[in-house]
Amino acid sequence: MSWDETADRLVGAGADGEDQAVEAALRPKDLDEFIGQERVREQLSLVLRAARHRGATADHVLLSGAPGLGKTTLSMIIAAEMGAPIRITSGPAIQHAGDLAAILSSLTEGEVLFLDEIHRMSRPAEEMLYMAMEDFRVDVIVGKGPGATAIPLELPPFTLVGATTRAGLLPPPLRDRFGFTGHMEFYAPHELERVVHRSARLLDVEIEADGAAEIAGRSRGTPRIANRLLRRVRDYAQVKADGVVTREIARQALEVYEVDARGLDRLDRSVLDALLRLFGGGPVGLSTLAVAVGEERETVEEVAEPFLVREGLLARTPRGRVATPAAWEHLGMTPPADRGAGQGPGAAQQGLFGA
Ligand SMILES: Nc1ncnc2c1ncn2[C@@H]1O[C@H](COP(=O)(O)OP(=O)(O)OP(=O)(O)O)[C@@H](O)[C@H]1O
Repeated sequence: MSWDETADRLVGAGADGEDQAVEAALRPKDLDEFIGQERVREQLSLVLRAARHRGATADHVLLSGAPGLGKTTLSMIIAAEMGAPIRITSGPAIQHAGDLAAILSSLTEGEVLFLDEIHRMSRPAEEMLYMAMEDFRVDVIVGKGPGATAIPLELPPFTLVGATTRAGLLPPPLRDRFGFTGHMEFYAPHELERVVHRSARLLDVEIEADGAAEIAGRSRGTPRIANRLLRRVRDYAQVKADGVVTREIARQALEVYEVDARGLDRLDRSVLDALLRLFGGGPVGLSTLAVAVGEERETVEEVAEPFLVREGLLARTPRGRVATPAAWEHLGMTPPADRGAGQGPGAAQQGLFGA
């Protein structure tokens, strides 16, 4: 599977072209509409209310969490709650300090600057951001070599909202300059059911409670995936039935799209299948496993494994990848006898199987 195809996965948490258009329509517009993430929502609400009360610009906010959990949505809500405009950019788009200086110097007072994937900004830009965040000032370097001079430029107070999937990758001096850090968790099934119901209402799709539960259960804790599955199930319901999303229709549709009851897709299952059938449950090296499923090493490691690990279906151990008892059960297979007895290689020795 190429990276382009990877991005097309129905259960991938990245946004594709169609997603972006529909996502804009489905985004909650204020904190009350934003489902789940109670702690982040409550803390953020306090931060914003206090700033409004003081008539000040809100503190800089860092949002961390997996793709598709609502970081962009929250940044837009922050701007809306502060009655401020928002500018959206991303770390990879800012390769030179000059790129950042151009953006910062054009901000208006109180504006929210949303910097997605902030951990992927270049080092010189990052250093410029330190001063901008703390002192609302940047030094613009004019000229080159010994003749170069730094011209200080005052900035209007603004709120930086940084988003990252990997808070641990941020250098401490950058992390420390955020007045508030919110960690976004994966959503519980009942929260995703609410997301599905809300989106169905906005998309004018008739859905039964069981249908929403079925979609929520297969959405990997991620609203973006829930919304995408809902749209595919809606297509199926319209073409194959009377347009109403029932549990049965959701099941049939997601079977067509190869998303199983736990939210695993074809790639996830082929990784598990190879691990169990060809390697007796492991341990097996990542490269060998990737060759066995005909995928790039990175695809297996970065696309399939995080969810399999999170679901407790696969363990990454120093000796290689190992299937857990839940993996055998999920694929309806019985582990070899030595697994259960705790004498064989691999998982038994890793303590993954009970005696
Ligand atoms: N709490 C929520 N309630 C309702 N819908 C949500 C919620 N969080 C996210 N969504 C929906 O999920 C979609 C993806 O959200 P968003 O783009 O904000 O995620 P993200 O974390 O910024 O992802 P990425 O890091 O990939 O950019 C949006 O369409 C939004 O409507």
